Amino acid sequence: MDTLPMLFTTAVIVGGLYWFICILGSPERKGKRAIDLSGGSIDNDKVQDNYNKYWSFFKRPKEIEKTDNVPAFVDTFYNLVTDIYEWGWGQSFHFAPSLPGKSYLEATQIHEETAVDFLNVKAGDKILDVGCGVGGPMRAIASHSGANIVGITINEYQVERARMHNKKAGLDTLCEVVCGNFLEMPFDDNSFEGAYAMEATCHAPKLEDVYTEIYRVLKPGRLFVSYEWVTTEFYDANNKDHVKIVQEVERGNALPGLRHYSDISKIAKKVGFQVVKEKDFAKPPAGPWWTRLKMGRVAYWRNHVLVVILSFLGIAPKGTVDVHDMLCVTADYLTRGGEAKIFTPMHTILCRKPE
Ligand SMILES: C=C(CC[C@@H](C)[C@H]1CC[C@H]2C3=CC[C@H]4[C@H](C)[C@@H](O)CC[C@]4(C)[C@H]3CC[C@]12C)C(C)C
Ligand SMILES: C[S@@+](CC[C@H](N)C(=O)[O-])C[C@H]1O[C@@H](n2cnc3c(N)ncnc32)[C@H](O)[C@@H]1O
Repeated sequence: MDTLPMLFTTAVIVGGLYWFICILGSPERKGKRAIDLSGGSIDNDKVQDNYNKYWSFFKRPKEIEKTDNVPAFVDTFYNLVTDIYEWGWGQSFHFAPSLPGKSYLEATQIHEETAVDFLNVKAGDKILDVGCGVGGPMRAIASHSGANIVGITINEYQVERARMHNKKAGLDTLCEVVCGNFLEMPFDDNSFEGAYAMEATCHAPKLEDVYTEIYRVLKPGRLFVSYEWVTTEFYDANNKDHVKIVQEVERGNALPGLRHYSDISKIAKKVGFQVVKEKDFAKPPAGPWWTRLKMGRVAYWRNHVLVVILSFLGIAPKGTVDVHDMLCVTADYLTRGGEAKIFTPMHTILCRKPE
């Protein structure tokens, strides 16, 4: 081949690859690019083993039920998925009701601000973020309220990411992140003016254990709000399709077992909280939360191709394709759960610790 056509062909291929990887595969919000996908705190050569280990938990359900094993299993899960979440979803690892005329990112921010508005927070108050991820909600809430937010997550890699984002956003004076287990929090009794948990306490093997801890660290008279993942009144434990959907939602999201919506307030009361309000934000007039997952189908295919190429080239760790495939399946079952109305990720409970 002549030099000129060869140079032209090479330029087209390189340009095409650059466009496919860096432009088409760009993150929802600044943060992660496809070429930076990693296994969190896990060494690249151990990602595949850890994925197999994660999956094997579900072959031994008795092991998941052992409370002591759950935080480590959840930690492994977040090492595997955190970069893919940030790349394909953004810095807030939760759902939001879709709102007419608002983008998904705007709706997400509104859902976050709604939570803190429930808490009657004022600037300077110290607020706890239970299971803070990489801190998307914490930053939105700190900017919205002027409160000081302390987030806790079990995953060291998320702590690193959250601190980096806080600094970059100029919010590191208001937002602090601690690595720890929300079942045994390293905080003093009666030390927070408010607390919120966004789609995080669903990872607790026993909800009462995490609610007891939140109750302990909250000041008397103060409020706690949580967005809970639960099955709804339409879930039928004798319906095979329902059971399958719930099982797949649990497997793809590191859940030790979904709870029924009616258990939440009973548990809150049992640990001493007064229940101020309970509401499922997925119910009308709210638009369906799962449309964002459905809209992503073409993007999933593109992401799949991208992940296969990056793994093949040794840029993404071996095992990334399996993790990504697991998430594609999860997205499908979450959508089915939403459409069948048997599952909601936004059953909201607002509680007060009595004076
Ligand atoms: C609260 C939890 C997480 C909720 C959501 C943030 C995530 C649940 C399923 C995830 C995703 C599914 C499909 C992925 C897609 C295949 C990939 O290409 C890009 C990322 C996804 C869209 C990913 C993003 C995050 C979720 C929507 C649980 C864990 C309690
Ligand atoms: C789905 S993410 C939600 C993150 C964040 N609330 C958001 O909306 O972006 C769940 C979070 O709970 C944290 N988590 C789960 N189990 C935990 C535990 N036992 N202790 C501390 N954090 C935990 C995870 O590490 C993760 O950060």
